[in-house]
Amino acid sequence: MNLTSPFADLTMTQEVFHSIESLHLESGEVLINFDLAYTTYGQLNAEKSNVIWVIHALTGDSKAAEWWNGLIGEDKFFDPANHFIICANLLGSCYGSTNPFSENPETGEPYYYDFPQVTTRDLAASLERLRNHLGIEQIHTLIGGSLGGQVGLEWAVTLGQKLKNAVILASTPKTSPWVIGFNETQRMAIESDCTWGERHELAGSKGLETARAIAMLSYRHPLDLKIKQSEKEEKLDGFRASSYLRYQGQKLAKRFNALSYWTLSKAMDSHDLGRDRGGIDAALSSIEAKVLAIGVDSDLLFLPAESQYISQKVKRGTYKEITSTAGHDAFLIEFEQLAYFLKSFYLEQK
Ligand SMILES: CC(=O)SCCNC(=O)CCNC(=O)[C@H](O)C(C)(C)COP(=O)(O)OP(=O)(O)OC[C@H]1O[C@@H](n2cnc3c(N)ncnc32)[C@H](O)[C@@H]1OP(=O)(O)O
Ligand SMILES: N[C@@H](CCO)C(=O)O
Repeated sequence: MNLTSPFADLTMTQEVFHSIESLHLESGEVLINFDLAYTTYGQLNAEKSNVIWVIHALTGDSKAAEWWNGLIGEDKFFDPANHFIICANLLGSCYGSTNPFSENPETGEPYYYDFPQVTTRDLAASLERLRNHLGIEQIHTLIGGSLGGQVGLEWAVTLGQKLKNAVILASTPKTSPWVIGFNETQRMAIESDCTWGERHELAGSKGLETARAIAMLSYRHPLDLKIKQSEKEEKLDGFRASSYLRYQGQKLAKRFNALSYWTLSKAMDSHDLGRDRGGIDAALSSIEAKVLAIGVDSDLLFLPAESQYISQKVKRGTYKEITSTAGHDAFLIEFEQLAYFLKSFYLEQK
């Protein structure tokens, strides 16, 4: 199906890949079949050497030219005139791929709370199915931030020589107890919603609002809130920081659901590139691709040292750091710095 994105005025293709082969998950559970919704921009060139594969973060979708509009689009760093850009909605997410509200083929009912646990390795395995389906033999660049970077690292390990470059932003080879702790507080908020346990898409949505508000504090930096949410007058209540967090919670609850959030935050928690591979150093050093790891100086969630570590342990790694007051989410915001880092990374290879 060919569509024109109203946002970026780009021609894009949106498809759903239906895998009829079952996916054996790390948990031991099996997805008998699954769907992955994906979006492409641009055309594969004759040499099939221009594939840019984007992996979205926790609540993103496959329309990468919308949420990464400063990096992908006409005259942007990744221009569909030159690149074949693809992004698939991650398994478990609610933007077209198989998720807790999809039909469980064993029962004929939605999975709801029986949706299996998926890991970043499982998510990478599902993307590998899509790559095979599309006949893509070589990925020029795999790029993803946060959860997308975790899945990207997993996939980079198994892609071997089929991957030339991996760009991993604000991410980590193994989720820290700090991140797991943040995710747990968010799931506690969801659990405390009295509708959690009900079997409909709004179940846990008030809890999800609180979860997003908590998460926002981890995605921003105190200085960012100080700059943007300081009061202009003296007051006792009704603070801007409060309405900002409430607003952000409501904004997410309108476009996401608590079950997908639960599923993907659990995938983030269990991320360990070194599991069954002799540890993270061994796993990182097995990556054949050149790796550009990008940290954010103000990231309080995935610390810049974690990105730096990736660059030090892979065979061919480079580290760059975004300077920003935006915190973790800077990888979704600081386009000029990203484009500059990418340009120098590719130039170094010439
Ligand atoms: C279908 C889909 O949308 S899916 C894909 C889209 N999302 C993704 O891919 C996930 C990744 N993206 C993100 O996480 C975010 O969009 C980011 C990080 C890139 C940017 O976040 P934003 O929320 O736009 O930025 P920021 O933190 O500055 O908040 C601005 C919003 O808060 C509102 N706001 C700011 N201060 C206040 C306040 N004191 N009180 C209430 N609202 C406030 C602004 O009006 C603005 O609202 P808007 O989003 O309706 O325009
Ligand atoms: N802000 C990101 C999560 C942090 O990587 C998202 O909503 O996907």
